[in-house]
Amino acid sequence: MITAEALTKRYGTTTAVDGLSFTAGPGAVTGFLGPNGAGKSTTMLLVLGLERPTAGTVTVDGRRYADLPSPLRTVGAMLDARSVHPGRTAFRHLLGLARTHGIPRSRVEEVIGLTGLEAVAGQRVRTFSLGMGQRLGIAGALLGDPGTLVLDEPVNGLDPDGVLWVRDLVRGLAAEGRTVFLSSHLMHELALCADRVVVLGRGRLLADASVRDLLERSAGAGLVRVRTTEPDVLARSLVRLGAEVAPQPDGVLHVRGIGAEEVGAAAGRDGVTVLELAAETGSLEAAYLELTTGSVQYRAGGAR
Ligand SMILES: Nc1ncnc2c1ncn2[C@@H]1O[C@H](COP(=O)(O)OP(=O)(O)OP(=O)(O)O)[C@@H](O)[C@H]1O
Repeated sequence: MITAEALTKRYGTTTAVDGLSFTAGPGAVTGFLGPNGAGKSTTMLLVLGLERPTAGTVTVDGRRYADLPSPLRTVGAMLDARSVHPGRTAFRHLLGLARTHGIPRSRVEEVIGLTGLEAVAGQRVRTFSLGMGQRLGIAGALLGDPGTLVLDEPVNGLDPDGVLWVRDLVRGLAAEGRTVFLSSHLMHELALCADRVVVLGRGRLLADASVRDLLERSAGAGLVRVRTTEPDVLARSLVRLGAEVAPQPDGVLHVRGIGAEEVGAAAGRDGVTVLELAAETGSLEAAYLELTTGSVQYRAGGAR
């Protein structure tokens, strides 16, 4: 479990992380989301004791990283998959890590199996594709069989198979009761594997919510679209029922304030033929964009 309290990190005049408080709990995948430069990587470095907070605290299972008796067995991390020595084989790399942490060789073989690297374990890392490098990074994170995993952009640059693999893996790790804390700058990536999302913008917490709550909050949520033979008749009935109705140029009515079933029932009472009826669920992408508008540091067209 990761707990950040009023966590702050400044680099000169840049505040990379600004009074951030959140919890990533066991048995769940917590997505850590934010535009480029939002402070995600810095937060992860702080969790892992690789940077010191300017103010506030962050702990794993209640202890600061520096105070963990056996860090690799408590929290495994993949920050930069390319940080492995290119001249080493995958097996040697993992074995070296294991030896310095008192982890047996049998566990190295186990994580190689878990990450599907058997066929390439004897190859030098410089020959690895991006996807194989990511698998190796995750193998390193799993080495100490830790209760908490911190993965920085683990699906970045992966092909669809690789993305699916990471998704299944993190869901499986959470199902085993582990805390999985995983960053991304793409909402749709997280939508499929995260239970909760912590959204960051310019170092500050923008949202800490379940994926479902975010969906309900999004712009499209609660909108019912209906197309009928007689939009004017139905619109009048719906307004009488307390709905907000916005006729569209193509004859479709956008209805808010009542559900699709009530809209259908009203059309039935009016004897109006329904040609199309759909309740929009909203999209995470829309919710995310709403949250991060104003906190995007860089956009196409230059820095803001
Ligand atoms: N060592 C450093 N020295 C100075 N500024 C830094 C340093 N590390 C990060 N920053 C700045 O802190 C801010 C947050 O950066 P960070 O890398 O944590 O963001 P991020 O959300 O991980 O972004 P990305 O998705 O691009 O990796 C940025 O403005 C960045 O330029």
